[in-house]
Amino acid sequence: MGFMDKLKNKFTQNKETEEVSEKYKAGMKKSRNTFSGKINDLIARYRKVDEDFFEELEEVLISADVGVMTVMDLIDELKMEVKRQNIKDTKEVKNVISEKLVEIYYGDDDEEIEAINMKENELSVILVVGVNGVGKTTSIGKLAHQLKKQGKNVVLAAGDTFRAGAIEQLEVWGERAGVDVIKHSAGSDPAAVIFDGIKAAKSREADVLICDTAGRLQNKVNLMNELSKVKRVIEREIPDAPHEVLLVLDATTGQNALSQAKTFSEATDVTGIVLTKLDGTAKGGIVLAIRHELNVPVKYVGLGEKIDDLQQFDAHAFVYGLFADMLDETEDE
Ligand SMILES: Nc1nc2c(ncn2[C@@H]2O[C@H](COP(=O)(O)OP(=O)(O)OP(=O)(O)O)[C@@H](O)[C@H]2O)c(=O)[nH]1
Repeated sequence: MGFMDKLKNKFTQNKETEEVSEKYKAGMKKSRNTFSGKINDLIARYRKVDEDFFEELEEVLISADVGVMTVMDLIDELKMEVKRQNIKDTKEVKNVISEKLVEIYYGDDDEEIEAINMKENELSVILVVGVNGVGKTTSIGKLAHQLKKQGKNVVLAAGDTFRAGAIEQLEVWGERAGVDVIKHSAGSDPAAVIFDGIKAAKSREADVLICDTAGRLQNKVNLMNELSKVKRVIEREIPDAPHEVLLVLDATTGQNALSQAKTFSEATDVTGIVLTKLDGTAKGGIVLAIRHELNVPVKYVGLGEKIDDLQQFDAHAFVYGLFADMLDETEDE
């Protein structure tokens, strides 16, 4: 059985996996249309797998924002695999491409890297960082909703005291998700808000505290100072916290997201990425570039604006979302 059939089996196994794959399929429609279209076109024009075919494939991948370094590695892997399997016909190459996309995502790591780090029966603290407008507040709301649905008691801390309206916006999401929001007035010290958040979460015996922060990227020194102060406060209260530092990036900003990730990684230890607005771009390959070039796993992806449009990232579901049309060409989309 080819890799694409295996993927299809995996995501049509039961209601739960089907629901996941439907979310990915819907959210990645733009990427899929562009990507599948280009790959199919390539396969129609080149019947034989040769150097020219690989060169054009390279361009298709780069235009999907996969990232130059990642594409180079991917093409090398593909060439080796094609040789090993003695593949001559370009039609057979689809399977190899989809398989290698998953493999290049995981690298040497096991396939559990997307799981969020959570304490059992103890308070877990998640620090959320990222520049303004990337979908930080929205993602915190979605995440709170998701964790609450899993039966967790969630508290939010409105640590973005800098941007006008940020506190109120978080409160709106807190209400939607049905979780409490700890806040101070605008302009106050974010570290003090987070401190109160921890106190409140502890006294309410909460399972998770999600902390919003201000995303001032204009001045890296300020950003570093603020984030390290917030982290110090958290560590003082709970020695092994924060358990996750999630950086929110906007997929529609393409390679700019990569440079933001580099800056934040220098300012703090980012443990995972929340990649928003994947539904709004045709260049979903940015997921692979982030993972491969920064060596930080993508833990969640935003696939729409609604409260349940945040999905735990799953590289198999992602590749399935990219290739779904090619798996079943007769399927009515
Ligand atoms: N289509 C789509 N839109 C999203 C997604 N995530 C967030 N958005 C939208 O992006 C816009 C910005 O989101 P916010 O949450 O306000 O951005 P923010 O990062 O919190 O902004 P700051 O509070 O300034 O940091 C909103 O209109 C959201 O609805 C997503 O996954 N898909």
